[in-house]
Amino acid sequence: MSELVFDRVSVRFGGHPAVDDASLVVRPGTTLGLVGESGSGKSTLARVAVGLERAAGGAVRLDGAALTRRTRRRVQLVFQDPLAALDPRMPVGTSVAEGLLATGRRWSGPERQARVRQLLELVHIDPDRAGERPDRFSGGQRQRITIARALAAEPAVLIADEITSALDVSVQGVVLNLLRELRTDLNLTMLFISHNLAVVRYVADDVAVMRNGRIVENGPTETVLQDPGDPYTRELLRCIPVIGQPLDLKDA
Ligand SMILES: Nc1ncnc2c1ncn2[C@@H]1O[C@H](COP(=O)(O)OP(=O)(O)OP(=O)(O)O)[C@@H](O)[C@H]1O
Repeated sequence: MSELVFDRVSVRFGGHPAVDDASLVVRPGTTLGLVGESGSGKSTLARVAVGLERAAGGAVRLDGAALTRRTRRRVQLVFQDPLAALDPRMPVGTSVAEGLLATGRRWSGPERQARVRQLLELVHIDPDRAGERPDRFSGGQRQRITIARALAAEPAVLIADEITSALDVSVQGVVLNLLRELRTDLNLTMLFISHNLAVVRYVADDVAVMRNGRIVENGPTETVLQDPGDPYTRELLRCIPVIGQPLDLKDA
């Protein structure tokens, strides 16, 4: 199991600090929920980890070593919009197979096919449907297919950026349960980004709260949610149901 560390990361866009001296530890085999309002810098932090954005300062380390071009595939990012992430003309099995390239190994045709079937099964998609295109699947199924593609790269860390936000309430639970299952079965370390504390409470061991590019609160989920130190976290908490009552995921 791997540890992902953000060490005093800063990112600027045209002089404006989008991420400001942010430090976080995603402990091995656990899920860290990163919450905060729109524009607080959550996605930018995630993009730094996978090399889509450059940090002006600080570093991201996997198991103590700075990420390089070679080791970066061990951190995989899944986005909110699976329709944008999947090529509409490509059978979903081919999209998942693309993820295998990141392993750097040579896969024979039959090996590739068998692995794609295995990955689809892992996310509870019928592997006999590998030849179908994305528009034949529901939103939740498509999101699970993008997760399968990310898993094809054999990551140590999965970053999920608002992956349930565009889904119907009934489907959100299926995807969240899948993430919990994968964490246990594959020993994954996860960074789960959401603006919804109810969803984060359901999946995360630890929670960090971001505001204006800074981490303003950080700790075990129940500690942070039961006794938030930051006024902004208290404000966020007002938007989620009382402990002991059923989760209302409709704003997720
Ligand atoms: N490529 C970019 N160029 C300029 N500014 C950017 C760029 N990407 C993000 N920003 C700005 O950086 C800040 C942080 O954005 P970011 O998307 O990381 O926030 P977020 O917390 O993920 O928000 P959301 O929940 O809406 O995705 C915002 O002010 C945003 O407008």
